[in-house]
Amino acid sequence: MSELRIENLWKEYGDQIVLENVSLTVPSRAFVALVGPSGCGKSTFLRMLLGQERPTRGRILLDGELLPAQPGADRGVVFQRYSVFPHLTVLGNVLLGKELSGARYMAKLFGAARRNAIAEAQQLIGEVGLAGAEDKYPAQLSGGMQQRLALAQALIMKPKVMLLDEPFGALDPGIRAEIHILMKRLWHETQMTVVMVTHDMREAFTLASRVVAFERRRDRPEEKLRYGATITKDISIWPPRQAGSPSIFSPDRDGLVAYQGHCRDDLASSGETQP
Ligand SMILES: Nc1ncnc2c1ncn2[C@@H]1O[C@H](COP(=O)(O)OP(=O)(O)OP(=O)(O)O)[C@@H](O)[C@H]1O
Repeated sequence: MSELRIENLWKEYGDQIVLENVSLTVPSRAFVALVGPSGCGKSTFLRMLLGQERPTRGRILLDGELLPAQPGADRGVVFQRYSVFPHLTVLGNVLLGKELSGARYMAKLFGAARRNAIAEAQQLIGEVGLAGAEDKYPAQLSGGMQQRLALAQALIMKPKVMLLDEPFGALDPGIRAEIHILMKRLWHETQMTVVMVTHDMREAFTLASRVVAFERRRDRPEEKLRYGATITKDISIWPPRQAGSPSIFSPDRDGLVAYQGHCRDDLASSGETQP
């Protein structure tokens, strides 16, 4: 289970009210896309879910418990850029979370623990399509490969909730479509709850089970700082999508991934047809 409950959340920076009375329940295995005009507070909201920022008022519960004040392994995050460490290899980046959590003081695992962590990291690297690139550094990878690496880096900690801040925004359309297929497959396989900020409506409706729009209800320039954004639209995609559940959409509408609740692009690449 990994339900997020946001209750009457406010965020102010000095005199500026950024978010105003936001309430939202994100059920387990949902994929929520947050959309809205630039500067309305989407990233601020995501940073509060991560634990990087504290709400001015209101509270956030994860599975009924108040969210810890610090980011933790239960919440993974991928940003548009700079999610991975440039001085670590692909393998080093994916191993890092395990090393930090398994050997808190030296940040290095030894013996069987290290071998197991490496095997797990290598499997994940394969799953995101980076097999063979284990020893490369991020600067030697394309933008799409770096974002695949960032996903693997976050996933190794098996987060309950994955937070994505425009993770694919800097990618070319072709690469973006490929990584959408990967993202959908990972969502179905891991069955995590996802909250993603995006500017791309098409991306929101392709990936999400629900699209939530933030906006200021009153937007007179002279009052801009006095009113925060809140949820103005909340659209559930129909037929409902849920991680791990097959979609009744035809594969060409909802992507091959959702066909049986897991990846079918192996069929696509082999030239076979769907049964
Ligand atoms: N640490 C901070 N201190 C002061 N103001 C901040 C801080 N972080 C964000 N803000 C302000 O909060 C508002 C919302 O910013 P935020 O980045 O959350 O918006 P956004 O909707 O994600 O924008 P975009 O879509 O352009 O990324 C902005 O006016 C910004 O200047």
